[in-house]
Amino acid sequence: MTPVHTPTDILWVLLSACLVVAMQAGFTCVESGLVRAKNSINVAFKNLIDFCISCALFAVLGFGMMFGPSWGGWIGWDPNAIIEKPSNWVMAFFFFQAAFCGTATTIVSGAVAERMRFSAYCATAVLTSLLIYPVSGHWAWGGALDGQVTGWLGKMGFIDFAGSTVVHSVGGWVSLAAILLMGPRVGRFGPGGRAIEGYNIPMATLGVFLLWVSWFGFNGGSTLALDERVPGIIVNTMLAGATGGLAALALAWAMLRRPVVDRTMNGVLAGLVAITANCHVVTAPSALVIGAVGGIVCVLGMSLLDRLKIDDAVGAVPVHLFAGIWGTMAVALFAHDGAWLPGLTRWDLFLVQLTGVLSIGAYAFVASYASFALINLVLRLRVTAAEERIGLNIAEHGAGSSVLDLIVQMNHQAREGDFSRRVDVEPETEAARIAMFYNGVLDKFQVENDRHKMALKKVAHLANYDTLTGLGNRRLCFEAIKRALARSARTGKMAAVFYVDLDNFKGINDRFGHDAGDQVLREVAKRMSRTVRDTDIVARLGGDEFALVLEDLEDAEQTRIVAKKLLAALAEPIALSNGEVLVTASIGMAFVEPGDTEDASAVLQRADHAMYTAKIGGKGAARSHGEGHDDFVPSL
Ligand SMILES: Nc1nc2c(ncn2[C@@H]2O[C@H](COP(=O)(O)OP(=O)(O)OP(=O)(O)O)[C@@H](O)[C@H]2O)c(=O)[nH]1
Repeated sequence: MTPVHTPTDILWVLLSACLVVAMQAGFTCVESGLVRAKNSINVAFKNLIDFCISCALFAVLGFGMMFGPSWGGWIGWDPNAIIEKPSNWVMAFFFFQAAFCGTATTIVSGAVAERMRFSAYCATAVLTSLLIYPVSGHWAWGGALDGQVTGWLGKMGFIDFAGSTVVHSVGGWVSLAAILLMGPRVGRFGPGGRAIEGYNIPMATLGVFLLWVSWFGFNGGSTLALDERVPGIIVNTMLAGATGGLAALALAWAMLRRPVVDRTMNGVLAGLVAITANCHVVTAPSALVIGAVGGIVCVLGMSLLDRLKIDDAVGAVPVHLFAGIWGTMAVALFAHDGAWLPGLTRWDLFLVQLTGVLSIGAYAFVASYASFALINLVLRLRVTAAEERIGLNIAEHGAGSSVLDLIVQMNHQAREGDFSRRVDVEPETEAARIAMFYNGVLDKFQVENDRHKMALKKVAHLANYDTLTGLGNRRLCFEAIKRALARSARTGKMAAVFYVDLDNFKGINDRFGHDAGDQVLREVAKRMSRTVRDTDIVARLGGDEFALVLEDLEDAEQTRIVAKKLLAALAEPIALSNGEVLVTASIGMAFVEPGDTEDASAVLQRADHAMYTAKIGGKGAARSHGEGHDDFVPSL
C-alpha cells in the first residue's frame, strides 16, 4: 500500500535534505583543512563541482535507475522519473535522495586529494553518481519512493537505514580503488617518507561539526516522515558521534602517546557512519557502543592503511568504508527483535547483512577499479610529480597566493644575493606574518652586514694607511710606485719618487716629548700634502720617513721645483703647545724614465740612497742620484 505523505512529512524531508546538502560544506571544510595549503583550493573546488555533477546526473538518469521500476531487482529504469510524476512528494523525495548521491560522490575527493587531476576527478564524479551509486542503491533501496521493496537485497531483508553501506561504504570502495591505482603522494612513504600535516585543522574541526549537525537530517530524514522514530534516531546519531570521537581519542592516545587530532575527528565521523544503518532499530546504550566501536575501527583502519602504504589523504576509507561495514553488520548484532523481515533469525539477518556488504562492495570496487583504469588511459588520473610539488591550486587552477608571492620573492633574493629590499606581500594574508618575521631577519641581517662591511673597510684602511698622520703607508707607497712605473711606460713621461727623512727628529722627541714629536709628524704630513698636487701620492714609510710619488713629469726641472717648495714648506717653524720648533728634512729623489725595468723597491732604494747622500752632505737639502740626474737642491 502506498503510504500517505502529509505536508509535515514533506516539510521534514525537505528540511532534512537541506541539512544533507550542508554536508557538502562540512566535507569541503574537513578535506581542504586536512590537506596542505597548496592544494586547498583544488580540494574545495572538487567538492563544489562533484555536487553539481551528481545533482544534474541524478536528476537526468540516476534517480530513475535507483528508484524507477525494477528490472529483476538489479536496476531501475525510468528516465522520466521527475518529469512525469512531479508531485510534491516525488520532488521532496528526489531532493533528499539527490543530496545523498552528492554525499556518496564527494567522499572520494578527500582520499584522492593532492594528486588526482581535476579532469579525472570530474570523470570520477560522473562514474560514482551514474554507474555505481544508483545501481547498488537500487539493490538496497529500490521501491522506496512508493513504499515498496523492489531491490534484490531489500527483498532479502537487508537493512541499511540511511546508508552505512549504500552511501558511505560505496564512497569508501570507490576511494580505495582510486588510491590503489594512483599510488601514494610524493614524500608520503619510502625513504624520508612522513605523515603530511593538514594546513588548517581548526577549519577541518569546524567541518566535522557541520557534518555532525547535518547528519541529524541524514539519519532523521530517512524515516521519510516526521514520525515517532525521529527523536530516538537523532539522539542515537548524536551519541554515536560522541563515543566515536572519545574512543578514537583514547585509542590513538594510547597508541601514539598523544591526543591525535585528525584521528579523533575521523573517530567522530566514523561513529556517525556506524550508526547510520541501524539508528532506527537500536537503543541509546547500543548507539554508544556502536559509535565507540566505529571510532576504534577507524583508528585501527588508519594505522592499517599506513602499514600497507596505502595513502588516503584524509582517512576517507577508514571512516566511510570500514566504519560503514561495521555499522551495517551492527544491525544484526544490536537491532531489537522484530526489527527485521519476519521469518528470519538474527543469524539469518547477519548473513543477509554480510551479503549486502560483500555484494555492494564487490560491485562498487570492481566497477570503479575497472573504470579508473580506463579513465587513466584516456585522461591520466594523476598529475605529474612537478605539478604535485608546486601544488594543485597553481598547477590545475593557476591560482596565485600570498604564500607563492612570498616564495617567489625569497627565491629571487636567494638567487641574486640581493637582500637590500624587504619582501612585500598582501597584508592580512596567511603569508603576511611570515613576511613580517622574514623582513625582521632581513633588517637584522642588513645591520650585521653593514657592521661587517665597516669592519672590512677598517681593516683595509689599516692595511694601507698610517694611523698617526692619515697618509698612505709603505704598502700603499709601493703600489703607487708600481702604478707610476706602469704609467710612465704607457705615457712616455717621467715620474719621480722622493724619500723624505726629517733631520734630528730624535732631538725633538727628547726635548719636547713624544706627543710633541707626533704633532710634528702630523704637521709635516699636512705640509707635504699641501705642497703637491692632489694626484701625487704622499706616504709615511715609518718613523720620521716619508715618501712622495710624482707622475706625468715633463722634465727633471719639475722635481727641482717641487723639492724646493717642499724644503721651504717644512722649514717654516712648527708651533707646539710648549714652544716652537724648526724642522728640516733631507730628501732623496729617484727618477723613473719611460722604459725603466726596475721594480718599485729598487726605485725606492735609489731614493733612499739619494736621501742618505743629502744627509751626509749636510742635511736640509734634496739630492737626486743616478745616471744623468745628479742634482742638488739646497735648502733656502
Ligand atoms: N714622536 C714619534 N717619534 C717617532 C715615531 N716613530 C719613530 N719615532 C722616533 O723618531 C726618531 C728617529 O730617529 P733617527 O732615526 O735617529 O733620526 P733623526 O733623529 O732624525 O736623525 P737623522 O735622521 O740622522 O737626522 C727616533 O727617536 C724614533 O723613536 C712616532 O711615531 N712618533
